[in-house]
Amino acid sequence: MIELQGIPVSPGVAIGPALVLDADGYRIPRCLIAAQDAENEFARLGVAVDAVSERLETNRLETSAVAGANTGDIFAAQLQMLHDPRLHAELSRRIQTEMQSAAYAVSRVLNNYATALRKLDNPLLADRAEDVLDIEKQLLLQLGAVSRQPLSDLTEPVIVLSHVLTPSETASLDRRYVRGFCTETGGPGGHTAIVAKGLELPAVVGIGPFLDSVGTAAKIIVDGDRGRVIIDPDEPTLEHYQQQLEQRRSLAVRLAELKDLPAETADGLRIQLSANIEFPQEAHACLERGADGIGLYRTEFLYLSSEEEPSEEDHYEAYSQVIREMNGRPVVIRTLDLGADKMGHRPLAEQEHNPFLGLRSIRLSLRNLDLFRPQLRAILRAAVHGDIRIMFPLITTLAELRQARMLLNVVAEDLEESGVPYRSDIPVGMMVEVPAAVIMLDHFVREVDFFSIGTNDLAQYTLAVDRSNEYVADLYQSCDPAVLRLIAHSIEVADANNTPIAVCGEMSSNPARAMLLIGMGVRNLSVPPATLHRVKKAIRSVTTQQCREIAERVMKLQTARDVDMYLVDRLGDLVPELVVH
Ligand SMILES: C=C(OP(=O)(O)O)C(=O)O
Repeated sequence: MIELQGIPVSPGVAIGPALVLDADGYRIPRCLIAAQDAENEFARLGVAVDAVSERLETNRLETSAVAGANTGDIFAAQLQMLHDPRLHAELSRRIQTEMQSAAYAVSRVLNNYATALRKLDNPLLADRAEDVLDIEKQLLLQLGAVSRQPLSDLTEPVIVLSHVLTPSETASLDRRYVRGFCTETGGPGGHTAIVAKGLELPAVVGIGPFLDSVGTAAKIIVDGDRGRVIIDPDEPTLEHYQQQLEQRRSLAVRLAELKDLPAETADGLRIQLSANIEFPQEAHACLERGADGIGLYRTEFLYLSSEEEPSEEDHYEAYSQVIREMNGRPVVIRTLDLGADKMGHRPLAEQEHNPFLGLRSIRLSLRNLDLFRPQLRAILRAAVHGDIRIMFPLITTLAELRQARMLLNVVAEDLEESGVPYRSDIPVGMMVEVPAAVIMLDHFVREVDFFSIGTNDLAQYTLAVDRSNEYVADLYQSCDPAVLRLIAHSIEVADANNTPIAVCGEMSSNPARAMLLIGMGVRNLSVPPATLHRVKKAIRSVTTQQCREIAERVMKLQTARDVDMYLVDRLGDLVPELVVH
């Protein structure tokens, strides 16, 4: 039995056989070879190395002739890596001693090299990591790894283990068979984590290199609450987790009984409890679980789930589906929040050194009107079917908000002129997720109809911590007092101006933090559908006064750790049923 610790990002427990993926999201045959085949296998690798070497040499010569020796040197460096004696020694050891197939050995060794280079905190060496992965791909191709099978042909339950999973790869996991996943990389606030929660897949990320310790046919336990991953558990551990699964099932059944009851505190304060969705198909589950509306529809996932750029009609169909499903309940559509973290290898994803500070979200939309305009048209058109509100993400300056609003007006005029049915009076709001916007909120408040606090990005930008980076995961805390002060200030400004303010970041999906937010004055929470019942249970178990006392106490604490410890204690006192043991 091997026990690993990572970052818990999506709650729940899953048990099943391992399925190890390579970097491309394909099934990598972790096949062990027979001892008598080891020599042949090693020889096969030699042939592959020669072929790749020849290709690199040709690239070097041709590129040097066209673009100069400096550019050609890129390939010279790759050649050097390919012929590195340490690389050969390691591959030989794996194939000839550990009896790994050449493809598997190549994939593991080169992925480990790339990870080590990325860790060195040196941009030049981090770029080298891409070269290493390039060599890996070329070798795998030569080794016939094209026969790797895509994930779509699963026929039995599995736990996916991978170096990395992008949000779109996560979204395409087959829910019928994938029970949970664990990755070597990834941080607590990444969008992969958000998609995992949306799909209700227990997940642990940022474990560090561990794929090598997974044997063929290993049994895996994923504990998405504690960030624990257990490889080949012993009997008592397996039994303990099987009991946990049972307890969770019965708690879920009990909580589901709250579905038709209002999200109301014990003293009768009604909280608007909505759901966050990424895909139109999720709307049905939100309704089934008694959501008061959709508080955040992350429309960028329309881009991530298809190879094609969505057309205006694609947008329109998706929004109309959600609106019809929600049957009169409010739906907040957030315009594209695309960024390098979400786009993966799509063409729009320019290489940026600091993607989280770069051309993303509303900035990207305002610079790509061919991308933005069809979305705005589709939202205005779909609005005739129900209660839609539009929300702009990552607003940092008033100029951006004004530009976005102006474009919305222009699009409305176009629709009017061409006689297309649309609604012009839809409320316009903005995400509050950049400290600059919080500081200027007294000005923003005059120009929007509502706010929604994105605690995920607000924590990232306040604390200068990349939310998807496992190396600084301990610093990424939405309950850091600095973040809490910004939230408190936002609520104060919104209340003083009678402007509705919601919280749609992950913070609100934690029952104890939801109690804190209510105590701070929030009356509108939006959470992943899977957490609706738990949050409603917390709301119905406490009084407004108890929430206020929690907030008063928390606002005096100095560290995120103190806040978390206090909140866990209070949850234990007030709603013990929700404490995970
Ligand atoms: C809800 C948020 O947006 P996202 O997680 O999609 O960036 C947030 O930042 O809190």
